Amino acid sequence: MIAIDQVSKSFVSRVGGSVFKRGGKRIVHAVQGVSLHAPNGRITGLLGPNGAGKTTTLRMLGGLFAPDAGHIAVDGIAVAERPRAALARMGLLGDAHGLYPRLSARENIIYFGRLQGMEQDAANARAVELARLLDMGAILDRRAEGFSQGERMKTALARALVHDPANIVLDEPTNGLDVLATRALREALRHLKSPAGGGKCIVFSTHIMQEVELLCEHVVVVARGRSVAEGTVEQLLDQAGASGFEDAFVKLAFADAREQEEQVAA
Ligand SMILES: Nc1ncnc2c1ncn2[C@@H]1O[C@H](COP(=O)(O)OP(=O)(O)OP(=O)(O)O)[C@@H](O)[C@H]1O
Repeated sequence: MIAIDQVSKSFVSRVGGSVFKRGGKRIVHAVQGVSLHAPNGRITGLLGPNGAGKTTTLRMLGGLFAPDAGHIAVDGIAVAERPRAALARMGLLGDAHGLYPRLSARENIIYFGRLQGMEQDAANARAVELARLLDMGAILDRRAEGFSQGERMKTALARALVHDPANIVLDEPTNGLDVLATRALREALRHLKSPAGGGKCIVFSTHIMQEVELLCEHVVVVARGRSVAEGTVEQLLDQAGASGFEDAFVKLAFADAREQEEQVAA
């Protein structure tokens, strides 16, 4: 179970300047009040346009940096206070897959398992089990060097799942995947959240509405660093008064921007 409560994060970003002259500084409010509650046995979508703050939120969830405000807990463990314990309960698939190119897929998976404190045999058995689930038998003993995008994603996902975490967090996992690889990933995630797959808590971030419609039972819409709406796809359609999800998403995610434009025009 993952609980993100009213987190915010700003960055200091350099603007302007040149080789000879230092530029100024600007504060970027990347996240300014995102909340998300993801129970076990459910796929929860974090849906937002480019730059909405999804990756920043998930990086805080993964303990990469602390939020300026707000609170994040994984199975009741506060990430800020006990990051290692919280991380041990999570499998994170970030935007950079960072595999070791000289290691085979199996070795990449086992290495990660060892880092999580697993015995060699247990990690190997798990690598074999995950290779079956993710249909990666043909690449298990190939070096990661030269892997296609889909092969890299599968290996990185298997690596994230090696210690059988109760919580799975995926940041835009279908980026660069073809239709078959995307379908295979969807199937694997549906299995993992089912009782037979362990009833995992899955958080899935994307800017693609169709993915959310096909996969997520609950969706949190983020825009300009804030959670602006949440519910099932049907509830979001109702809330936006729209008949299609694309219209609903545009209405919900860009409502403030439209109001501001209307105020400026008036
Ligand atoms: N380290 C940083 N320094 C300065 N600004 C940052 C930093 N990280 C993120 N931002 C800014 O914060 C905002 C949110 O970025 P973030 O990557 O979280 O969005 P996102 O929803 O994941 O977008 P996308 O779908 O395009 O990946 C953006 O405006 C981004 O430029």
